[in-house]
Amino acid sequence: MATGHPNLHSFPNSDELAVQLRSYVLRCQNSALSRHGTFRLAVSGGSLPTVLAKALLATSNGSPEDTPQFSKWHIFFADERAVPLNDEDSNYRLLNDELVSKIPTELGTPIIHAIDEKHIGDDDPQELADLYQEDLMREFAAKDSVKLPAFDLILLGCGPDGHTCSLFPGHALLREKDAWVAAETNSPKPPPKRITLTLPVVTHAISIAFVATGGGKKEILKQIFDLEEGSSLPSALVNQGAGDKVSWFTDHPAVDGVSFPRRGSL
Ligand SMILES: O=C1O[C@H](COP(=O)(O)O)[C@@H](O)[C@H](O)[C@H]1O
Repeated sequence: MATGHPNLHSFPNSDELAVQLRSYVLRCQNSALSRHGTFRLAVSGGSLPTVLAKALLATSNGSPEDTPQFSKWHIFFADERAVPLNDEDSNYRLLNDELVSKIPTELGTPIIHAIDEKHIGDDDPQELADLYQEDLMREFAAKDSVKLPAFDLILLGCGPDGHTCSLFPGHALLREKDAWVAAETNSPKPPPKRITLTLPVVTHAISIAFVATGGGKKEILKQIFDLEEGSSLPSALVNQGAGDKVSWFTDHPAVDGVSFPRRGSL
């Protein structure tokens, strides 16, 4: 059962957002490393990797707290498209182009958990989802020994229709209770075949952050934070399921006119 309300952080521009996103991610990293020696996170595609790269590739102030220890990171994908890893629609490729390929050698190399390319051509992406779930099980223990994997951090985007991961409004996948990773065969946003973490996995994470910027997100954010109007939207379901574990990093244009239950301090 979720406690509290999501936290909102709103900044004048993406540069200032990136500074605070960096501190937040590194606080999650440092806390995870002190708990279990690795930092296990899931990242989204879309607009997220660009701002994440701006945050993490910035110059450190030299303190251990402000230093990404990438060699201890395991990066999974909150969702992925069933396309080759070098396809321009691939979230793996996007993250690699924006961030991973630009990490200075001295900061180490993260382990990236990509989908199995052998199954991208399958008519049904179910096998792709099952194999990705097995990868999670290797990292987080078998599904019959833990009910859900506990990511240290999940970084999410929010589409203009309120989707997050590849969980789209009104879709039956939103009711999935058992699987950790699910297949989507008919996404309303191309490409149609995808895999996605399920809602129980997302809300079970220790920390969850949305990054949403630009005036194009304003109308959907109004709905998401209006407890009646948008309460069944996927991003709103994350808010409801995870409460104060959720932080929203936005810029001012994205939240113009949005009333949030709680404005957080960093
Ligand atoms: O299709 C997708 O879209 C969402 C939202 O993207 P954004 O560009 O509006 O930030 C993204 O979070 C997801 O990973 C991606 O597959």
